[in-house]
Amino acid sequence: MTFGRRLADAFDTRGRLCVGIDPHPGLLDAWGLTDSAFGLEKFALTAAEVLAGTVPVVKPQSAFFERHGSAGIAVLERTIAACRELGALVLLDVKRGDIGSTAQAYADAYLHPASPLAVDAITVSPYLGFGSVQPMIDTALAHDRGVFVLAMTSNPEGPQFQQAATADGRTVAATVLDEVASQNAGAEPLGSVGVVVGATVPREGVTPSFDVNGPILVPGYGAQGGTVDDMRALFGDASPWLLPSSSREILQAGPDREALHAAAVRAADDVAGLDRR
Ligand SMILES: O=C(O)c1cc(=O)[nH]c(=O)n1[C@@H]1O[C@H](COP(=O)(O)O)[C@@H](O)[C@H]1O
Repeated sequence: MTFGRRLADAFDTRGRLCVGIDPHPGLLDAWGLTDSAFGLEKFALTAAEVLAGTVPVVKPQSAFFERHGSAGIAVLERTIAACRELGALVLLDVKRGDIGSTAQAYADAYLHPASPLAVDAITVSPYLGFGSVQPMIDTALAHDRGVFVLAMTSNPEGPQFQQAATADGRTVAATVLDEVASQNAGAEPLGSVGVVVGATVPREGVTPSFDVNGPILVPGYGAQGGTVDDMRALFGDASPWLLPSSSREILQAGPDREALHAAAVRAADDVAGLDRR
């Protein structure tokens, strides 16, 4: 079954919230844990156990595992397994992008079923040119997995390049959105190639078409200040498949399991009000 269809099913049964597992050193400390592979494991597996049975998508942030070296990657493997065991789709946030031949190696690492780090989907960066991410898209589709392509990121520096005009007059971000729409053309109920558009992106200027027939991951919701009203204003009715994502805002409710669960339920209820179709 395609990633797009699996995601649509997950929306039906679990709603539309993505929770990020971002084990920041400050959060480890707030949870009474050491900034070590041991603390990381306790944090990530607790978050997985509490959240992955409830939300449709869990998004571990690879960087916070990588900073603990090979022991951290081992924890990432166990976290991915735990989330999948509990029925969540795993979107690994690695933002990969490189020349095509190297992009294929990243695809093998994260999107080939034989890899120990295989996940349901990854984030990819098209800023070496959209064609450079094609090996990751092709590998994902060949194995019923997905990719989320960065289009308009939530950080304040994003517009400098992403909103710049290209030779044909479209912005760089609009070009990315159009390319993704072509990849998803004709797919039902939606394509397996998503985009990333931050809840915090400025709305002034020309708003591109978000009609990509694929999921739109919306980080920046929660700790970075983005709200459901911001999403309504940005996307209107154009996009049915919004997947708002929140990490710190929810994780800071731990380590108490009930409080952590309650924080996720609050956020899920908040985003449930967004129009579906
Ligand atoms: O791809 C992402 O998820 C992402 C894209 C983006 O534009 N902005 C953004 O914040 N993210 C990631 O989403 C997470 C946001 O975390 P919080 O701000 O704690 O909710 C981090 O892991 C970021 O790396």
